[in-house]
This record gives sequence, structure tokens and C-alpha cells, in this order.
Amino acid sequence: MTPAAGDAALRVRGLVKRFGEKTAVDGLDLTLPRGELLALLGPNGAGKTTTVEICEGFTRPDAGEVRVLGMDPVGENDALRSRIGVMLQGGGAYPGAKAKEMLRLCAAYSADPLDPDWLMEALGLTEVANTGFRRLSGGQQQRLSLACALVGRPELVFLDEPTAGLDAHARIMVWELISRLRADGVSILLTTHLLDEAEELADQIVIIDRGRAVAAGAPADLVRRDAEGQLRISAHGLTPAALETALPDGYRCHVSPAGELLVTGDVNPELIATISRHCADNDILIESMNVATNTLQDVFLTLTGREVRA
Ligand SMILES: Nc1ncnc2c1ncn2[C@@H]1O[C@H](COP(=O)(O)OP(=O)(O)OP(=O)(O)O)[C@@H](O)[C@H]1O
Repeated sequence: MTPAAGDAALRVRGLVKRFGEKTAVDGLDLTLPRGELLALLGPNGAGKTTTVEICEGFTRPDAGEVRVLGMDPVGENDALRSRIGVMLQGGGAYPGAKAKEMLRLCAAYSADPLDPDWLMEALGLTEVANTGFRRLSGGQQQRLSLACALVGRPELVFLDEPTAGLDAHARIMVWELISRLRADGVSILLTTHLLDEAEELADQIVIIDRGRAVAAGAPADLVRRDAEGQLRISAHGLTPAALETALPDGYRCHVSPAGELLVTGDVNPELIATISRHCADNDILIESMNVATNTLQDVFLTLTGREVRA
């Protein structure tokens, strides 16, 4: 259900941002309903950070409308500051402080902050509580920035690539914390170029490429977008031309770069039986046959012709 504009935590319409000749954001629309997590998924340079910085009120757009909790992020920045959570780079205003001090300073801005000790523990930072920000590893700095964004119990959080550069263990800690916030009703705009991150955490995903939305929907709907299935077959002697003539109209057969025979169309038990019969009649041994499901990577590739990490 599309919420009314007033109900959305974030509403972006027709957003455009240019840097000289370069159009970084090119007519983007986003709606983040309250209490949901919207993932902006796209490759390097897609315009994700630019979009987030505009929503945070740090950058002015060239065109379009942005409403954050119903307000203008530039004109009403003071009123918004305590209600939104932002991950600052480089230690924000306190790069010389120790980790725990820094989090306490951030918490002091809020009337009802989360417990800084609990947050440090949840993000695996307890051991470095007394280490200065500059001496933390990149991954620890990243997690501390996340803690600072969250400690004030914001209604809406902007997380720009929150797990970039984290190892697998730290990434899971961050995912668990984000899921918990989401369950507590916090609205979250998250950017990522990690397909599994978007799929795991998001209620809605907007795939962006070159500043434009190329697809949007719930993760499950996006991967069902191309409802046609695919069979991957390894069978020595099986040729696409011969198999295609044995199948009903509408099926397409070709060989993948990996040397597998791909059959595209409605994958059902009768199709598998027909292929098995064709191979038996021609004395061909099927070594493997798999039903391939569409992944977000496939969706992205189909829409943009590029890998999401490109
Ligand atoms: N201040 C700036 N001056 C000039 N060009 C910029 C500036 N900021 C961003 N760009 C350009 O705008 C485009 C979008 O950049 P942006 O950082 O928003 O992408 P992104 O999706 O966040 O990428 P990444 O995943 O690499 O962080 C890029 O081509 C980038 O080079």
C-alpha cells in the first residue's frame, strides 16, 4: 500500500543533482513509509551518497522535492536534527575523543538516548571503549559512526553503506542491530551495493543506476519480476537446436558461456519429462539439470546490462 505523503518518513520527488556536466541524480522518486527499511541498491557512482546527503540536508538539490518527516531538510534542519540519525565520516565533531566518550557526547544531545554501553556491546566495541577514534581500525570507526547515528533513538536513520569494509562477523552484528531498530519502528534509508544486504534487510528496494531508479519493489517481488524460469542442463551431445525442436513452441535454448545448455520458458514437470525423453531417445546422459531462480544480480544485469559492482 502506498502511504499518503504525510505518513511517509521520507518522500523524494523528481530529485535532480548535477556536478558540472555530471548528473549524479536524475529525476529520482522515493517513498519510505514510517517504520520500514528502504534500500537504495546500486553500483559505485550510481548516486546513492548524493541522494542521502540531500535528504540529510547537507547538499542542496538542483530540482525536485524532498520531505523528511514532513519537513524540508535544508530549511528546517534545526528542527529535524534531533529526530534523524546520520552516520558522520571521520569522527564527526569529536575526532580526538575516545570511542566511549564520543558516543556519550552524541547521546547527550538526546532526551531519551539508548544506553551507550549496550550499544557498544551490540556492535562489538566494548574492547576499544577507551581507544581514541583515530586509533580505531576502519571497521571499528565505521561501527562507532553507526552507534553515534543511533544512540539518540532517532525516528529516521540514514545509513550510507553501513557495512562497507566490515568483516563477515561485524557485518552480521550490524545487520542484527539494524533489524532490531526496524522491529522497534525506526524508519531506515540504507544504501548498499551488496545484493544480499538489501535482500536480507529491506522492506522495499529501489535499484538505482546512473542516478535513475531502474526497478523498485519488495525483494521477493523484484526477483519474481522476470517470471520466466530457466533450466541449466549439462549433457554431452545435447545441442540447443535439436532440443528446441523437441520442445513446445515458446521455449528458447542456448549455450551459456560456462558451456551449460540453458532452456528459458515456463519450467514445469512436463518440460523436464520432455527433455528427459528427448535425451533417452538420443542416448544422451544428463549429468545435471537445475532449475535456476532469478537473483537480484540477474534483475540488475537484465535492467542495466552491468554487474551491480561495476
Ligand atoms: N562533489 C562532487 N563533485 C563532482 N562530482 C561528484 C561529487 N559528488 C559526487 N559526484 C559524482 O556523482 C556521481 C554519483 O556519486 P555518488 O557518490 O552519489 O554515488 P554512489 O552511488 O554513492 O557511489 P559509491 O557506491 O561509490 O559510494 C559520481 O559519478 C560521482 O563521481
